Amino acid sequence: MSEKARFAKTVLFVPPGVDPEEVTDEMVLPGSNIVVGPYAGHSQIKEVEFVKSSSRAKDCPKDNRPEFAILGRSNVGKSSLINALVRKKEVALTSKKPGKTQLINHFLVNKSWYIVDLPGYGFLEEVGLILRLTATVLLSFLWLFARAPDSAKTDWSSFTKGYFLNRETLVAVLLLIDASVPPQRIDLDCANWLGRNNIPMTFVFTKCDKMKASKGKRPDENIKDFQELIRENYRQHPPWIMTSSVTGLGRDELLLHMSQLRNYWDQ
Ligand SMILES: Nc1nc2c(ncn2[C@@H]2O[C@H](COP(=O)(O)OP(=O)(O)OP(=O)(O)O)[C@@H](O)[C@H]2O)c(=O)[nH]1
Ligand SMILES: [Mg+2]
Repeated sequence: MSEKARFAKTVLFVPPGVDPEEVTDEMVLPGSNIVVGPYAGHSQIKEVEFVKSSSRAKDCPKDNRPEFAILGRSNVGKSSLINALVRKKEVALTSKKPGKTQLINHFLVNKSWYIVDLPGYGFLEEVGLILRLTATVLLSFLWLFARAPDSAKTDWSSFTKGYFLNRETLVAVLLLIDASVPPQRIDLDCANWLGRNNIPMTFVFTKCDKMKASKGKRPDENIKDFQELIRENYRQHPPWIMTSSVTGLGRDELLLHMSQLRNYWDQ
C-alpha cells in the first residue's frame, strides 16, 4: 500500500466504492475528513414530518426506512442542528418536552428516511429523576462494570440496548460534540461505547462559529485534541465534520455525507 493510501485509510473516511489509492484533495469535503464517493446523491431536504415518539425500540416505526440518530450532551445543539439541516424553526420543537415515556422521536424526511431526535445526555430531570437516553448508556457502564442497581439494568436492556444494538435500520449515529469546549469525558465514553459495539458513527462538531477564544482553545484545537484521544481506539478514523447552526457551516456537506451513507445502506 502506498503512503498516500495508508494516510487516506487512517485519517480520512473513505466511503464504499472509493479506492484509497485514488483519493484526491478535491474529494474531501471542506472542514471534515470525509471523502465523497459514488453513492453521494440527492441530499437536500424538501419535506419533514414528525411521525412519532417512542419509548422502546420495538415501538419505533417498522417501515424499514433508513435512519440517522442524533445524539449528544444536553445543550450541544441537537435541536439547532436538526432545524439547520431542515431549514425550519419548528421541526425539532416537538421533542423539546418529551414526556417520561417519549424518548425516541422520529421525523420522516422527503417521505423516504428518518432523522431521530434523542434527548440530551449529561443531566437528570428534577424530581422523579428520569434518566434520559444516554445517561442510561452511562449508567449501563456502571451496571456492567460496577454493578449498579436493578433499575439501571432494566433501563439498559429495554432502552439503550433495544435501540442502538437492535435497530436494524440505523444507518449511523451522528454524535454531536461541542467544539467550543475541550474534550469531555462523557463524550469520549459515549464514542468509545458506540465504537466497541460497532455502531457506525459520525462526529459532528457543533458551535464551530465560536472562534473568538476569550479563554481556552479555539474549536479547531479542541477538535484536534478530541481526535487524538479517540484515535487509539479505532483502526480507521470515524468520519467527522465541523458545523455551525448559526452560520450554516458544514450543512450541505453533512447532508451530502448522509446521502452517501444512506444510498449505500439502501442499495
Ligand atoms: N454559537 C452557536 N450556538 C449554538 C449552535 N448550536 C446551538 N447553539 C446554542 O446552544 C444552545 C443549545 O442548543 P439546542 O439546539 O437547544 O441544544 P440541544 O442539544 O437540543 O439541547 P437539549 O434538547 O437540552 O438536549 C442554544 O442556546 C443554541 O442557540 C451553534 O452552532 N453556534
Ligand atoms: Mg434539544
